[in-house]
Amino acid sequence: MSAENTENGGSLADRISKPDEASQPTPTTTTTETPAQPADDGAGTELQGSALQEPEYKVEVKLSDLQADPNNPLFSVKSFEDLGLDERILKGLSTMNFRKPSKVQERALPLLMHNPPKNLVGQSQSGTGKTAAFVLNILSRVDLSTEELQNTPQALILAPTRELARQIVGVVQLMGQFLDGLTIGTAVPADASARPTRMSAAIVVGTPGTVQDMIKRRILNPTQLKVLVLDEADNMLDQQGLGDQCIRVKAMLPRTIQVVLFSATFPAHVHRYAAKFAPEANEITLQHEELTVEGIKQLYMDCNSDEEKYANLVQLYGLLTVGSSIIFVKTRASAAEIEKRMTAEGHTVASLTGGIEGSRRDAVIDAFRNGDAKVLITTNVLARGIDVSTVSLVVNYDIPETINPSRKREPDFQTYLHRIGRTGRFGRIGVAISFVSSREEWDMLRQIQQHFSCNIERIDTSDWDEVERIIKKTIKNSRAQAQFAQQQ
Ligand SMILES: Nc1ncnc2c1ncn2[C@@H]1O[C@H](COP(=O)(O)OP(=O)(O)OP(=O)(O)O)[C@@H](O)[C@H]1O
Repeated sequence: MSAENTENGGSLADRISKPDEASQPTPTTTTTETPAQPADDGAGTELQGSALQEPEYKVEVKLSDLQADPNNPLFSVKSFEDLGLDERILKGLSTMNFRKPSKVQERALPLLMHNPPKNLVGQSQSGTGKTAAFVLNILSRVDLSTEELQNTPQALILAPTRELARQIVGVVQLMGQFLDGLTIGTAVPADASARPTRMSAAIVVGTPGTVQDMIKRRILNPTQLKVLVLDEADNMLDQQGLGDQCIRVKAMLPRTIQVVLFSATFPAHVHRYAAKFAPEANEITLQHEELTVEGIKQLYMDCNSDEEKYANLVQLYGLLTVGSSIIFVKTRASAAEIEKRMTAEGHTVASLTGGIEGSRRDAVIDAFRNGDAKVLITTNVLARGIDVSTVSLVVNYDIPETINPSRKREPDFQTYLHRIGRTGRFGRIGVAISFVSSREEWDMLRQIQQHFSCNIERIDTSDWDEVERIIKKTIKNSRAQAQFAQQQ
């Protein structure tokens, strides 16, 4: 397989998870003068919110800021009101059905909102509400008191893909929907025909290359920026292309900017680097054994060949459509091939990979969010951050792997965790099934299991009725769904 079409995560040299960059930036600016609809952007749908219960997990906080005194009542907040947030932001949260802060929000928000601002490196499991943490900090720091300020970039959020950047824009829109004059700009690669325009928004969310390009062309003024957030920070800093772009962007920003790094994973070597990128940061960290999400049932299936992988996927189709599901494959080519083959056999599936033009990608992810497409075949491009609450099943058609410095294949632990984290979001239950078709893949899965001290159970494919029973039971007996049902 050529490196040309792989989209694995991790260090750049051996893979091409193309950062989402093209030559022309597309800044789009939206205002939220009128309340936004809780739409298809992954945030604030009726089903979510505090109706769901968070799994139990510990959050360790390391403070470099002596002022952030653990005895201070704001060190950890039990309610959004305790933070002294603007009434209009509280109203936004309540419209989104966010009744109380999640564990990471409880810890991170006081540190983030503390004055004078301090940097933060924040880690917590996938689907535990990191986005709201950094968005709330930004909303409470932007000054929208004059028209000029409303049109001047004051906060910048960088994300590795256009899908994630657009999703974050949706969260900002919803959370800030009652803030008069709030303007939000999206800086992601444009389709070839689009003309670059000036970014005049208070909050800018974009991918690093496009933002870098816009600052260089002087169509994004960085001088008034107060907050810089890197979402999926380990991934952004660890990949040569993205990492370089992030560094170049940061070098063009005011020196006093508050730097906020968030991710579910921070492998040791990136953590060291992150500490340099966000000097003297407060830290919220987790051990890797603590990173798996309790609500995700992890299974694997033995497949004797690639053809059997495909046959198993087709067998699973009925289950894939119980909720929504994401099938992760290694290459763009295999995503396209599986889509073509399944479609020809009468199944409804969609695919989204880095090779597709931006507007088409937007249409596919939007269709997936609103349920028009229920089965999405993709590469690692969607492994991180994507928050679609209906995803009940994730399939690792190929085990995520990386090439180590001695050019050997090895499991990509971080990507495994991020991929399976597309389900089981915020206390929901989900199923992750990994297909194993070789001794090497089996060995990699075993290492993943050891690394996270988790249990990945074998599922016997000789009896499909039984397979169906087990998976349906897990999906349907979800604690979250049961709780939701109780509240109806
Ligand atoms: N305090 C809260 N109350 C209710 N729902 C919440 C709260 N915080 C976050 N959520 C919801 O939980 C879901 C997951 O949040 P989010 O996408 O921010 O997770 P994350 O930690 O960034 O995950 P990932 O590591 O996968 O990027 C979202 O649908 C969000 O709307």
